[in-house]
Amino acid sequence: MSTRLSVNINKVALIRNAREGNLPNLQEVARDCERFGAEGVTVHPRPDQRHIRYSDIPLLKAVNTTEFNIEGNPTPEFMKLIEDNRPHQATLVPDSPDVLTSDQGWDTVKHKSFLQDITAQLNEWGVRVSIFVDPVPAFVEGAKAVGAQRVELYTGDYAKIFGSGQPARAVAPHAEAARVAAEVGLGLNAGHDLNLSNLRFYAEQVEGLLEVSIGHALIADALYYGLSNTIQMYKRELA
Ligand SMILES: CC(=O)[C@@H](O)[C@H](O)COP(=O)(O)O
Ligand SMILES: NCC(=O)COP(=O)(O)O
Repeated sequence: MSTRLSVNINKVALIRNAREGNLPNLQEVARDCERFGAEGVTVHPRPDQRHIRYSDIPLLKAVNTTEFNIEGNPTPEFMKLIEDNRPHQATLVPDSPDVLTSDQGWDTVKHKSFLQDITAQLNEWGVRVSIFVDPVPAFVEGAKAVGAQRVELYTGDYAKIFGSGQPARAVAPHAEAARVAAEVGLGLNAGHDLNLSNLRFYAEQVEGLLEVSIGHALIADALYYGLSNTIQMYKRELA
């Protein structure tokens, strides 16, 4: 089973927002990411709409031919966005509005009742639910308990520890969390700060990885290698 690459286009939207107008055209970039081999498009509309705007979502949905994954904290505004646009997957992330970037996953034990209600509503709308968690077995089990179909393991700490030259220590908790996910029957996604240096090792060591969503490093790499070439480079790391 190969791991799907979902390209997160937040940073393309950040460049677009730096000026009036529509350059780069987000719809075109999303369509081209798929044409270049992406097996999904991911966006994370934040409340301040610093990059992805709520108005982008229906336009991106209209051109999506692979999988559309919308990430975010399940606020009423987020839930309305999901109800109106019905992406394939909603990834629930516990970010506060002012956070620079996502930096932790859910405590699915402490927030069981809330996540249970949100998950049930999303499933009722036909949307697969993935819950963003740190690689902690209890939080993986908690995601199953709230009725989610998948977990997305937060790989920020993995990237930091890998980058400090300790790959085995970096990946160990993720390999264990993946085993727990398989045991309880949860699908497994992963993301945050994955890049061309740390991706292959992660995918080789973490069993049953269905999807990685990658944005920041991939878009930065595309400045040097071009978007088409870069997407192919990332897919080769997953082959
Ligand atoms: C949830 C996660 O780790 C990322 O998907 C997040 O979308 C990154 O958000 P920024 O692009 O705003 O840093
Ligand atoms: N869920 C992770 C994601 O979509 C992209 O994270 P990053 O590669 O921008 O750090």
